[in-house]
Amino acid sequence: MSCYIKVYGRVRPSTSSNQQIALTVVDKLRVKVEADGKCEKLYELHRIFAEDIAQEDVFTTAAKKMVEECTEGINGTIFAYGQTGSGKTHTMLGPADSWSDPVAKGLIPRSVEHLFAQLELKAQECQKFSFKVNVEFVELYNDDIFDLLRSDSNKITLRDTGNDITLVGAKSESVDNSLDLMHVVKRGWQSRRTAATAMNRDSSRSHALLIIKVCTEEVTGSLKTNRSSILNLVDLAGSERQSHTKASGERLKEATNINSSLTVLGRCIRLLSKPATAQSFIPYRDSHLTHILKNSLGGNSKTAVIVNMHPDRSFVAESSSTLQFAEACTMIKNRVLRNEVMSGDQENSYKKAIHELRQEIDETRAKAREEFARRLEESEKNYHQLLAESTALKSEHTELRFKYNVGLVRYAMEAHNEDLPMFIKEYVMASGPEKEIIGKTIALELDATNKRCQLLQDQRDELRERLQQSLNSTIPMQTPLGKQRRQSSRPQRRETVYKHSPSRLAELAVEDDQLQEAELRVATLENDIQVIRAKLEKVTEEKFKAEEVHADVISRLEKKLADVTEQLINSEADNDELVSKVQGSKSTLDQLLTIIKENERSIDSLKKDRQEVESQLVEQMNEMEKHYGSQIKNSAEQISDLKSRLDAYDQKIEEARVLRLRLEESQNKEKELEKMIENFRKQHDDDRREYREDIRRVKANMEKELSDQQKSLDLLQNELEKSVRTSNKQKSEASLQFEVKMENLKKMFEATRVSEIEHIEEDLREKLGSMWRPKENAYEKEISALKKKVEILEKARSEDSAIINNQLVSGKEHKLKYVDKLRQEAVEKDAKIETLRRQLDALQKSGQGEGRRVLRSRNTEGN
Ligand SMILES: Nc1ncnc2c1ncn2[C@@H]1O[C@H](COP(=O)(O)OP(=O)(O)OP(=O)(O)O)[C@@H](O)[C@H]1O
Repeated sequence: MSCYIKVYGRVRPSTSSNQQIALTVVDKLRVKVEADGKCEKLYELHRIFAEDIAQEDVFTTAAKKMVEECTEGINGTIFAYGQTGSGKTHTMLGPADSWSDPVAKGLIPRSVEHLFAQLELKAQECQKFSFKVNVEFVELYNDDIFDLLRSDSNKITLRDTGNDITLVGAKSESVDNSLDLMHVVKRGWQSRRTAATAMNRDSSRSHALLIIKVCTEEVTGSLKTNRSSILNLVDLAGSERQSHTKASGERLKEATNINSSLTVLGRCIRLLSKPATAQSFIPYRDSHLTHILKNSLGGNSKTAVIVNMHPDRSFVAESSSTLQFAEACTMIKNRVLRNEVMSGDQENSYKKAIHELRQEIDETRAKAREEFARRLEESEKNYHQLLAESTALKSEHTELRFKYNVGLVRYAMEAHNEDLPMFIKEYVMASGPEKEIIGKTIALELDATNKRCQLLQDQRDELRERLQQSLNSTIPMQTPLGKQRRQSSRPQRRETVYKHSPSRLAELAVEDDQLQEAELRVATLENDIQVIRAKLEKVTEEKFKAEEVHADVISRLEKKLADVTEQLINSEADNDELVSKVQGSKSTLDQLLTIIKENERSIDSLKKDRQEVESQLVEQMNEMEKHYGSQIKNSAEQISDLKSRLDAYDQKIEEARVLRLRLEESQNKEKELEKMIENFRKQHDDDRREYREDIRRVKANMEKELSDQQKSLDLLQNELEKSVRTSNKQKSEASLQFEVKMENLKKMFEATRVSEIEHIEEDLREKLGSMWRPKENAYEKEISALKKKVEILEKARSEDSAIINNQLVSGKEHKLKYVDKLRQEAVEKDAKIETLRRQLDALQKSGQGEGRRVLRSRNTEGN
């Protein structure tokens, strides 16, 4: 698994006023640097911790997961980078003496506590889980490595095995709990080199590296899983330029070294941040710092970098370079592997793992397929639904439009206004201000129609009035009363004309003609009026009807217009809705399309992944088959070989055990024998003492006897010659006897020696033949032989004593001489016994080799 280095920025609280601040936290991801009040630059990291962030939050974001993964066999590294006084130590450890403060303590105490909490939790969850934690603590000072856990200032060397980098000579302390580990850290931290600089009162002059090694063992059924990981927690020395520290002398040398190691670190990071193809050689070995951190930078480790910054304007250059360093770090990819070894029924465990992996792949594939099918189905469903909705809306819209058009046509037909439908049509089609204008035109048109109606009504009324007037003027002639009056007035007038004058009569005749003419005209008029009235009535009726129709049409049209307007509004709304729906559906469709595309892409990538995984799996399987097949074969052979060797070892062990038992037994017996010999020696000494006492007593007795005999010497003087003769005879007999005895003794001694040698030879042969044989038999035999010899010698000595006594009894001077001689012989015999005893002691001590040597010497003696 490859993963990018996580880079977090932390801005410490300012030490100056607001105007002096050049670094502003924009949001959780971005920080802004103002170089000279105008030029601004934004930097984006994985997370920016503002000055008021709690230590707990820093730990949770940057370290918690990594610590947890450490218990799973994944290496982790966290290091704090930044200029002096920017808060690296504050971040890693917390303020001085705050390690047990739940709020102020830094990342190291929190990580240590969390690590053990996790391990103990695992131990509780899994019965067969055990762990081992070891800690090393070193500092890199002037590019030398020193052990912070050892009082002597021995330098440490690095061993690079390619995969691992080990510190040769570093003290590794085993710890059982977080408290112990923190004690170790505390002890080491006190030895770290710090000094006051122009920028920090308590400035770290070295890079401190705390290495926590975690090994776990988990047994599940027949499968044993061993995991190991390393957690590196690094507090780097300040990254500022030398000029800023105002250092000189030793401080300057330190700063130069710090700078050179950090320069190499920067160089490595710059190279690592380039694309893999552009990466040439990474100069890890140019400094101890990068060499130790090799795995953390592009290697097998999850890494987090916390860059610490000072927000003040005076440090803006340092902050900018720190952020550039941070940006480069974000580009680095590490290749993380789980450090895990599975054992037990290895072949089965691999088969099981492969089976599980296959199952996992199948499951993932099935899930992906299901998910894709589900999403596809869903999107298809949505698409069809939207399509149906859109079609329904379209048809509704068409229907409405159709109805509206029908209404417009009807209205146009009924209103005899050819322009109106056009307007309405336009009105319907138009939008915005145009629609308003057309609406106004329609209103004016309607107004004009109303006015025309009004005009028609007015005309009708005028006509009615005129008719009424004309009626009024014609009614007297037409009414029966008028007729009567006219008829009655006619004769009267005629009578009057007849009575009056002929001119009058002529006038009357003219008048009468005129009247007839007028009557004719009236009749015509009446006729006309009748026609007109009928026409009028018809027209009125028609007008009423037309009015009614018109009103009806108008009301209907108004209603329709209202309906249409409403419908229009509705359709507009619907249209809008439809448009929005269409847009929505479009966007949904777009979304769906993008989802589908994404799905397709993810399926493609899944397919690729699957293919990759499958090919990897196949490769792995092939490799495993190749590697493990031969390995398994080899290991099977090795196992059988080992088994046979183990059996042989078992046998040997059994033999050795038996031998050891025998040895123990023989040692016990030896001890017993030694005791016995000691006792024997004591006894012998006692015996010797007794013997000497006896001799002394005998001597005293003899002396007493001698004195007694001296007394009786005179008495015996006569007998002396006789006795001298006798004694001479006895002497010769005694010496003969002594010689015989000595010969016997010698023979016996020789026989004893031969048998002893034989015994020893036999014993040694036995020992040589069977590699081991209880010594006690030989010793017992030796001792019994020696005992016998001692008995013989003692017997001989007692015999000698008896002879001496006899000789003493038999002759004074001669006896005395003889006694002296015998005494001398006895002393010689004692000496011989002593020599033999010494030899015996030497034999006991020297064992087999000595035995051989004694055997040889005796053989040569014998020869
Ligand atoms: N986030 C913070 N909140 C409060 N105080 C801080 C913070 N960061 C740093 N400080 C304070 O600033 C001072 C310097 O911090 P610290 O010693 O951690 O710096 P440093 O980067 O380790 O310096 P050096 O490289 O010289 O060791 C300390 O007194 C520390 O308490």
